[in-house]
Amino acid sequence: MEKIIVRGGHQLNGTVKVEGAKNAVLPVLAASLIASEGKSVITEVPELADVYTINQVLSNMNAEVHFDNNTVTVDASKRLKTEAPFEYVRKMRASVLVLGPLLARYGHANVAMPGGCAIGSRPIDLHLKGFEAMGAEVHVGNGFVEAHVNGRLKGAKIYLDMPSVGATENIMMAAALADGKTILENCAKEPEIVDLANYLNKMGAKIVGAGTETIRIEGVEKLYGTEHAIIPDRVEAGTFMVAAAITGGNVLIENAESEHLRSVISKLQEMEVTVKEENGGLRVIGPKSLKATDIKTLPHPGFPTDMQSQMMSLMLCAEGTSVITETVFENRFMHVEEFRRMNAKMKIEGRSVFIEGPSDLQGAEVAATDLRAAAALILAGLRADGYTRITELKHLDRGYVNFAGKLASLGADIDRVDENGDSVEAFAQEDFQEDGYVAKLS
Ligand SMILES: CC(=O)N[C@H]1[C@@H](OP(=O)(O)OP(=O)(O)OC[C@H]2O[C@@H](n3ccc(=O)[nH]c3=O)[C@H](O)[C@@H]2O)O[C@H](CO)[C@@H](O)[C@@H]1O
Ligand SMILES: C=C(OP(=O)(O)O)C(=O)O
Repeated sequence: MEKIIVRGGHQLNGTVKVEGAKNAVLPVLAASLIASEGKSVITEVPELADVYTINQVLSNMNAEVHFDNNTVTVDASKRLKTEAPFEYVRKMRASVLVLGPLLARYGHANVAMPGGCAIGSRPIDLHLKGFEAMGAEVHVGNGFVEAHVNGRLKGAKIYLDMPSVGATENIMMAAALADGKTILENCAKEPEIVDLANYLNKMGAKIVGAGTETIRIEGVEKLYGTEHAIIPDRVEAGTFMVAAAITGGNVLIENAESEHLRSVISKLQEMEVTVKEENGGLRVIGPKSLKATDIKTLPHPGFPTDMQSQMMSLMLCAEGTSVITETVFENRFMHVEEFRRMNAKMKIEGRSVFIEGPSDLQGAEVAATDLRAAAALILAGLRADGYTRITELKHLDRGYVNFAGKLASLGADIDRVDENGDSVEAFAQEDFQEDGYVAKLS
C-alpha cells in the first residue's frame, strides 16, 4: 500500500502552479458527448485519476478519446452507446453527468445509480426531476437510472429545490439540445458552471445567465466539437494557500484566481494570513501566530465545502476556539477521527465542529477518508511534530496532481513510497489504460 510520509516543521517557500480544475473538466468532458460533428479539444486538463475515469466512460461509449500533454481530444461523432456501467460510476460519482448529454442527443440514457459516499448520501433526485420536466420518462431500478424521451426533450421552466452543482450542469447540458426555451431557477453559481456554459456556447449552444441564480437556455438542433481551456482549480489553489499559511511560509500560487476564492481569502485574512495578488497569482504569507475564526460551508459564493477539511487543519494551529459548520453535506466530518490520532482537540456537535487551538499536533499513521481529507491530513503533517504517514491515497489521486512532489518543491520534507518503501512519483496510470482509450503521459 502506498503512503505519503511527511516530517513536520519545514516552512514552505517558492512558487507552485495550479492545474486545471477537476470539477470543471469532468462536466466539460461529459458535455463533449453532445457534439455529433467535429472534435473537441480540451486543454489545461489535469492528470488526475478522475480524468482517466471519465475518459474511460467516454471511450466505453465508443467516443474516440486521446489524452496527451494536458490535452484531451474527444471525437463523439460516431453512434455512441448510451450506457455507463457501475464499475465507473462507483469510482466517480461525476459519471452521472453523462445522463443529460446522452438523453438530449439520443433520447435515451442508462447509467448506474451512484451510491452514497464518505461525505453524505448525495441523491440525484433534482437531476431526474429536471429531465422529467423536459418530458423524459425516468425509471430507477436494478441499480440503474434509465431515462428516455420520444423525439427531443422539451424546454421547460425548472426550479431547483437547492442550488445543486451537478443538477444545474446536467439540466443545462440536456436543455442545450432541447426543443424550445428552458429557464432554470435557483441554480448553482460556481465558477465551474460558468466554464461549462462557456464551452457549450462555443459548441453552438445559446445559454445566458450562468453564474447567476437564473440560467436561460434556448435549445438548438445540433452542437459541434470545439476548443476549450479549463479554468484553474480553485480548491487546489486554496489547499496550497493553507499549506503556505500553516507552515508560516511565503508561497506564490500561480494561476490562482482571486475572484473564485473570495470567501477563502477573506477567512485566511481573518486568521492573520497575508494574501496579495501578484503576477497572475496569489502570494500567501503565513503569520507567526494564527487567529481562530469560524466558517460555515455554503453554495458559491459562500465558503466551499471542498475547503472545509483543509481549513480545519489550519484552525487546529490557531490561537483560540474555531467553529466549522458544514451545511452542504451531512457527513463531511469523517476526518475528525483521523485528526484526533494526531492529538487534535475537537468536539463534534451536530453539524458543527469545535476546534480547540493551538493543538500540539503529533505525527501519526492516519488514513484519508475522502479526497479533501487526504490533503488536509498532509497539511496537518506539515506542522506536526515527527512523522505523519497518510494511507488511502486513492482519494488524493482523484483530485491532486503530484501533491507530494509539489510540496517537496516548496521545501516540505515529504515522500510518497510504495509497499517496499521505494519512492514513487504519483498514482499508477497503467490502471487506467484500456482498449480504445489512448492516454500518454507528457
Ligand atoms: C464533480 C463536482 O463538481 N463535485 C462537486 C459538486 O458535487 P455535486 O454536484 O455532487 O454536489 P451538489 O451541489 O449536487 O450537492 C449539494 C447538496 O445537494 C444535495 N443534492 C444534490 C443533488 C440532488 O439531486 N439532490 C440533492 O439532495 C446533495 O446531497 C448535497 O447535500 O459540488 C459539491 C458542492 O459544492 C462539491 O463538494 C463537489 O466537489
Ligand atoms: C467532493 C468532491 O468531489 P466529487 O463530487 O467528485 O466527489 C471534491 O472535489 O472535494
